[in-house]
Parts: sequence; structure tokens; C-alpha cells
Amino acid sequence: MAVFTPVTPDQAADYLMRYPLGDLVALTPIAEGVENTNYRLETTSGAYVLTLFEGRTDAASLPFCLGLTRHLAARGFPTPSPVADRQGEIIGRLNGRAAAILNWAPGAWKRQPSDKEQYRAGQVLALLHLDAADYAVERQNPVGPEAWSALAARCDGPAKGVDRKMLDQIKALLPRLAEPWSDPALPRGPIHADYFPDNVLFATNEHGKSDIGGVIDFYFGCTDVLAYDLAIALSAWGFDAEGRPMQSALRAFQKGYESVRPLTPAEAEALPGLGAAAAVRFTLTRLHDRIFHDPANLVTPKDPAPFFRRLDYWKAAETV
Ligand SMILES: Nc1ncnc2c1ncn2[C@@H]1O[C@H](COP(=O)(O)OP(=O)(O)O)[C@@H](O)[C@H]1O
Ligand SMILES: N[C@@H](CCOP(=O)(O)O)C(=O)O
Repeated sequence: MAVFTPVTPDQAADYLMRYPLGDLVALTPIAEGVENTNYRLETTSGAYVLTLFEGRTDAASLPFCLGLTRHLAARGFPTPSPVADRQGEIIGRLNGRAAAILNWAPGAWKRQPSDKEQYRAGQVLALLHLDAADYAVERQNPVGPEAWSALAARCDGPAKGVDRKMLDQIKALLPRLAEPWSDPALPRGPIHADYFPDNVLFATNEHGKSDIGGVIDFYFGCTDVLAYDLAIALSAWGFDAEGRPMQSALRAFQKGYESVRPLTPAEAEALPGLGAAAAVRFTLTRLHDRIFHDPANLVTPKDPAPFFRRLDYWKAAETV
């Protein structure tokens, strides 16, 4: 489930009165997602998503994240735009939470993307980097290198068994993994930072062809190293459920990316190190979420081990 803060139809209808979106027709909870509360909102003017932002999405980050989404949508990038209320505001408040309404992106994410879809996903990530380049607002990465030691330190006391083993290896790697962030040759800009298959919805376009209809969930979005975003995406799209590399998927995704935005020599050289950093970043947050899992929260914590295994691939790539 991903309804942490319930909303009744009456509350949604009341909230909708602030928006020029017509009247409520249906309010349906969305089961997917792990961070925030999401409802599909159908009104007399169309379909939308109503999001209530929960604990880990810091309300102070929303002007950056929703502003970036709006900036990209205005450029024609495929992402559902946040809707402004009658006062022009895109961030509201509902049931004690910061809230927003975004356009509904039709389609579904690909559980087993073909190489063609991998290529297209790579292209769209590169387009995101180009279209976002002149977005003037900045946000430090909330789960960047500075946050890793704090996450590791929090897990340090309670981690046991396999978690303990992963954590000990990670702690030894942390100083070296942060090195690319002091390289001034790596271009920086707005990044998605969570460009996983479940955040990329494919739909049938106006020509009857399947294409990316909506990139969603910019709530880890921040200003960071562009090639790190590619490394995160390759780590998310290019490995199987056990964390083993899928060579043709990795090639297709990167080829798609570079068909739009070729990597600089410095980026190409840094990519394996950034991939290792991405593997550790997601291992750490998954470890943290599993160790501190609240049993009252029905979302099943994600397994950190397959992400930890990606380290072997990236470490081997560093020595090639
Ligand atoms: N704008 C949207 N259009 C269509 N579906 C959406 C939209 N935003 C979210 N969803 C649906 O809600 C689910 C959870 O959204 P997501 O932003 O990934 O949540 P969380 O941040 O809690 O993980 C997505 O997997 C998708 O099915
Ligand atoms: N992609 C992250 C978790 C964040 O989940 P999302 O539903 O907000 O994309 C992971 O896989 O660890």
C-alpha cells in the first residue's frame, strides 16, 4: 500500500475547490510507491494524482522538485506537470501534510524492458539533463556522499548478520567512493536521482507506438553530477533481480543516453566509480529502511543485497 495518510472523498472534494479542476468524480488509492501517499483523482475535467508528502520527503525540497517537474513539462519533456491552484500555488496542505495535484500520466512501467525500451529510457534521461540545464533553483543531494556516513552510522549499532557484513564492507569503501564529487571536470546540473524503471511510464502515443509518456517521482531530484544520474539509472535498469549485470541492457541504455548527450572523456572515465557509488547509496538506504522498518507500515522494505552485488560489476569495470 502507499496510503499512509488516508483522505476521504469529502476531504478530497473540499480540497479540490481550491483548484480550477471541476468536481470530484472518483478518488482511488494507489497501491504502488513506498514514500508518499498517492491517490488517483478523477474530476469532471480529467484525471490527476493527488500526493500527500510523508516523512522522508522534506517539505522544504518541494519548491525545487515540483518546480523542476513544471520546468520540464513546460519544455515538452514527458512528465506530468503539477497543477496550480486558483492562487497560482502548486504546493498545498491536506490532512496535516504538504500536498500537490499533478496531471495523470497514462501508461505503466516496464518490468522487463526490451533493449529498444532501454535505449529510449537512456535517451529520455539525457533529454532530462539537457532540458533541465537552465533550471535556476538548486538543491543539495539529500542522499549524496555527506549523507552516506550518517546513514551507515545509524545502521551501525543494530545491523546484524548479512546486514552487518554489507555495512562493514561499505564503511571501508566510503572515503574512496566520494572522490568523483571533488572532480571539477564532471558537469553538474539538475538530476532525477531515482530514475528507476518504476518511475518511467510507457504508453501508446498519438502515432499508435509505445513511448515514454511520463517520468514521475522527482522527489529525490537535486543538483548533482550528471554522470552520477546515468550511473544510478544504469544500476537500476541494467541488472537482473539478483543484481547480475545484463550486458545488452546496459549497452542499450548508455547508447541511447549518448545518442542525445555524449559523455565527456572525464565522465566516461568516472562512470564506473559513480556506478559503485550508486550501488552503495541504494544499498545504504535499503539497509536503513529494513533495519528501522516500522511493522505498522505495510510497505515491504526493499532488499539491499541485489544492489550491493552491483558493486562487483562496477569495481571490475573500474579496472578495465
Ligand atoms: N502523475 C502520475 N500519473 C500516473 N500515475 C502516477 C503519477 N504519479 C504517481 N503515479 C502512480 O503512483 C505510484 C507511486 O508514485 P511514486 O511517486 O513513485 O510514489 P513514492 O514516491 O511513494 O514511491 C507510481 O508507481 C504510479 O503508479
Ligand atoms: N528507487 C529506490 C526507492 C525509492 O522508491 P520510489 O518508489 O520512490 O521510486 C530503491 O529502489 O531503493
